[in-house]
Amino acid sequence: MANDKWLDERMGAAVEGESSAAAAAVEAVPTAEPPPEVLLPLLRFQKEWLAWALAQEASVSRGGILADEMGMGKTIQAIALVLTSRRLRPPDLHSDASSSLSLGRSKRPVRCTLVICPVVAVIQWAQEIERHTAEGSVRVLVYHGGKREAQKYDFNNYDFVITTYSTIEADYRKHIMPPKIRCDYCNKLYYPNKMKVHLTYYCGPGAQRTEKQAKQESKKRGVKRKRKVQKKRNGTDNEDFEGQDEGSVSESRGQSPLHLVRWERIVLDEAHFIKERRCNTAKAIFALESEYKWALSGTPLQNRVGELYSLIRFLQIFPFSYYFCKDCNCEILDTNLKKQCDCGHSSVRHFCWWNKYISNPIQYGSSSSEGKRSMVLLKEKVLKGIVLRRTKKGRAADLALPPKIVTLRRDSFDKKEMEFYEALYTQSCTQFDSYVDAGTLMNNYAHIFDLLTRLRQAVDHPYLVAFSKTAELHDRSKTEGNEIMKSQCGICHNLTEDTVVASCDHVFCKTCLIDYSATLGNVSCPSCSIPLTVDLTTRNSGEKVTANMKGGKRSGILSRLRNLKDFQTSSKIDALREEVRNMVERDGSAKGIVFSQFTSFLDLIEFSLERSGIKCVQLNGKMNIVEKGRAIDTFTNDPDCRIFLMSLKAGGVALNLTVASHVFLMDPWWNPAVESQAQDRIHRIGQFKPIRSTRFVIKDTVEERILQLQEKKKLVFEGTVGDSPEAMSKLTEADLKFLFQN
Ligand SMILES: Nc1ncnc2c1ncn2[C@@H]1O[C@H](COP(=O)(O)OP(=O)(O)OP(=O)(O)O)[C@@H](O)[C@H]1O
Repeated sequence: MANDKWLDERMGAAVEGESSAAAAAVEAVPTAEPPPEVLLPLLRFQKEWLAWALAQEASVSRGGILADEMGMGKTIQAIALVLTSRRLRPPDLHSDASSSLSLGRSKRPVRCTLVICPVVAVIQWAQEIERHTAEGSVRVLVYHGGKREAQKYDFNNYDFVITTYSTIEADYRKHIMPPKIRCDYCNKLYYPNKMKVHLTYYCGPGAQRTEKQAKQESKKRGVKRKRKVQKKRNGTDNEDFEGQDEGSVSESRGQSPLHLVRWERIVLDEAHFIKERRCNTAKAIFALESEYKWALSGTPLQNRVGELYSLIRFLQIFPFSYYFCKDCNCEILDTNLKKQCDCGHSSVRHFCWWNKYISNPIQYGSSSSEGKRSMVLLKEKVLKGIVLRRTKKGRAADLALPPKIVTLRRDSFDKKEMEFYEALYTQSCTQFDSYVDAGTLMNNYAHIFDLLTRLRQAVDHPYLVAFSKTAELHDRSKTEGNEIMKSQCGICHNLTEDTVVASCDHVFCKTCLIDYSATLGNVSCPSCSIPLTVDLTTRNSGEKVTANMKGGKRSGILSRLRNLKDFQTSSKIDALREEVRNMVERDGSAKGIVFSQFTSFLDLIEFSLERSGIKCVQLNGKMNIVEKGRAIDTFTNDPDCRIFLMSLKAGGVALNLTVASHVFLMDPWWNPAVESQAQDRIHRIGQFKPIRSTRFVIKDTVEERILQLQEKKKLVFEGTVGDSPEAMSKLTEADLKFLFQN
């Protein structure tokens, strides 16, 4: 019975509205004590984690997902696990275990935990270790920056190696993926294995073929491949299959120091960063090896259930992340069947457990009950054994956090704004209808997304549309080449943050692109509609171009306004100013964080607030790790600095900003988890003031529809990772299909 309660707790049953009876049940949950070198006294639920995590590491799962709500101390819990395990498992035991588990792989085992986190969290991880562990008891290496490889570190000399998602991805790209080559005919970049297909069918002399011929060719290739499989089965041909995936070459080409060793443990902080399983960051992380694996995230599911697969795949949980052969007993982990499965049966004879039992029934099931059955399977069978989630409400007694008041502030446009918005809306509707009439709606998702972005910007401030860079850049690019265009994200229309370049040469913020494709599924480029392939190799040039845009932050949109004296605010800015005034009136020392998805809007807000004598500091994705640290420092330590203007993408996760007690969310995002992450930068352990979070929307605009979509996504989260089975029943079949699209 006690065990059942423990399981319930692990799945977050003791969450929303935990009764005193349930609280009593918590007493039965086992706890473990951290070693003396952890100086911070752990709270009860943190000790429960420790007991659970040690048991998980000793089980077949060898890890799991810690999905506690934001701000409950996942970092210190992970640190406590590492240090406890260091005490419990002497080095020789570890090396025995690693050799028995290394499955014949040749990677050198290292007794060290690799922590992978967003750039903004690196300093915080290092500080948490420094502050809360005995001096000199823990050895930490921050593996980041241009000279990292030249240092030739021996990771065995450290307890923690802290690095970032972008470092892992960059190392993987540099060392493991083959370099792209340029097509002589169209001048575009392709991976070598894709180039052959490109030249055969779409470019150069080969492009003369008709579609029919191309199909016949492809059929023949199928026959050839079958013959190869047969030969391989007979042992007469040892060649690899054609068209192998880039990831598959890792074993032979890998020189990335992080990929060359077998870690004792990998901890993914803000693990939802790999929610898009096909992105290079996810691939780079899947290519790492370790004994134990942990994913930390307060929001492991953001848009759709399919995103959980990335975490399951990272954890390598059997059988959920495996492929099975219909004709024999083989089972393989990687999706790259062509290279790795040597059972001889064709790749189409293999099926992925996740797709068969979870993803496909939800997406293509003939009835909603089929989809719901899969949801139950997901919750009860897949997640129950590997996820531990506690909420602030459920653990209120342990945490003793001050209250959090969330308000949705609905304002109206003034007459001028309304006219501007309506004109844009009518124009957008005409375009939308033309897609419907032509029957090309589904092919124009990208353009529709673009139209929606414009509308959302118009709601914030008409300047964002009227003085957007698009028109200006278009003119300038005629004379200056396409370089300038490269600095504007094709999705959010701001200067790019963490630039990525698509094969069609359009550029985007990396996070915009991931969210965009996660929201819409497999998509075409928002700027030109050709199928979207992202070329991360050209990121550096993107960065350079961004840097060349003189004074990107301040001179951005403000530099395009002819006369700053004529600057006009907007209803949203006015509403914010009123809220900031109220904040200061209530508490003379209060500070607030303002989040927006549009950095140009942050510029307008900054100008407007500073004009009223309110000192602000800004953090956005164009800043490097030092600049970000400096901005956080100013906000934390300068009592006059009242407002932190933060790009939702760059500052919405991982930061501890309990010095502030107010959050202002200027524009709703499609995904409610992103907003929760942002709000919880201040509602966390260490906060002593009551928290106020204000979400701004303008009535009768697209923002109200976004709120409706958010409600649906919240239900999906509650029905899976959270604990609200009835949440699922509120969604229609159409909702499910839309939300769960892979
Ligand atoms: N037992 C404790 N006693 C005092 N402070 C604690 C304790 N545990 C954690 N904290 C503090 O709580 C704050 C929030 O912790 P942390 O950043 O690890 O939260 P988190 O769950 O990782 O949040 P997020 O998901 O937003 O990254 C930190 O300042 C940390 O030092």
